[in-house]
Amino acid sequence: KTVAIVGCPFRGGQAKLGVDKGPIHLVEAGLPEQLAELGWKVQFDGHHQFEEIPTEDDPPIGKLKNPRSVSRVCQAVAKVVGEHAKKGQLPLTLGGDHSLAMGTISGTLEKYPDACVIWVDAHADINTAETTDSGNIHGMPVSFLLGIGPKVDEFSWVKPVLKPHRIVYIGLRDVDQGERRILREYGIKAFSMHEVDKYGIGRVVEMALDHVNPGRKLPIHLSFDVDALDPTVAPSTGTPVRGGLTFREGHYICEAVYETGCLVALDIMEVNPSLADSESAKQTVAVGCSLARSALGETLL
Ligand SMILES: N[C@@H](CCCCC(O)O)C(=O)O
Ligand SMILES: [Mn+2]
Ligand SMILES: [Mn+2]
Ligand SMILES: [Mn+2]
Repeated sequence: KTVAIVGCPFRGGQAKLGVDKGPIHLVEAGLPEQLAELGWKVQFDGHHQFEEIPTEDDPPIGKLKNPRSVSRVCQAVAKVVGEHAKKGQLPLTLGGDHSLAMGTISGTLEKYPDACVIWVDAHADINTAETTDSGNIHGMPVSFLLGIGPKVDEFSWVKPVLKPHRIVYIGLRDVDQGERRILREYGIKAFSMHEVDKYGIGRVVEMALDHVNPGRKLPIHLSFDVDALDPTVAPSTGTPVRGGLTFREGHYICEAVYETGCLVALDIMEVNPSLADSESAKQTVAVGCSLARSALGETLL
């Protein structure tokens, strides 16, 4: 089986510098070799070069920041991920900020229209053009994929390919008011850190899978934002929130998803190696690599 590494050095979905350096650090930490060690055929075409749209040519649309840049890059990513998926490869997208998931999940759903999404994150990333406060599009990809909220012409290429019952969240602990309304209104299943504490990660993953993939027959797209982990575990990320998943809880999710045999696409997002001292940056990059390995078959015994 081939895993196709898609390096996406992109930071336009948010304001902090450095998250575009995530992919190069993950690859330089040896991720391709580590996956080959696990028995994967690894295809890595090099990091994608997204030419910048200068900010003066990409003024906000309403509250949305860098809209043209985000749209163009996500459209390119959708094409690349879709191509790899159509070749029967498993696309592993390395971010870069989480707005990229508009592209990766569009790509996956083109090949696997009935795929379900497991979204591991401290945040719901489901703000619409109306509900967003920050205007940072990395807080919005899920709303575009569901086709909810006011239409934004720039993003008309994003088809509403995701259905509310086909996404489930694990790790939420920083959800905006508007997002809470949307989750309720659309009946979207979310296991926050409260449920992780209450039931334990094993039960939570089982319930999450039972919700989106009851017969374990549907392909799974796992979109992992490293800020789902506690900041002591993954410190070097743009929107850290205390009270997150332990190292083991994060890895358990990946191991359990791999065990289903349904994984068809994986995103490792929001690693920003320039946000902390080099030790913490290295630690965060190493966690990104180990999460990917766990989701791709690395076991402890
Ligand atoms: N909900 C906040 C924070 C979003 C964090 C994005 C990350 O999860 O990709 C916002 O909309 O700005
Ligand atoms: Mn490629
Ligand atoms: Mn996210
Ligand atoms: Mn997040």
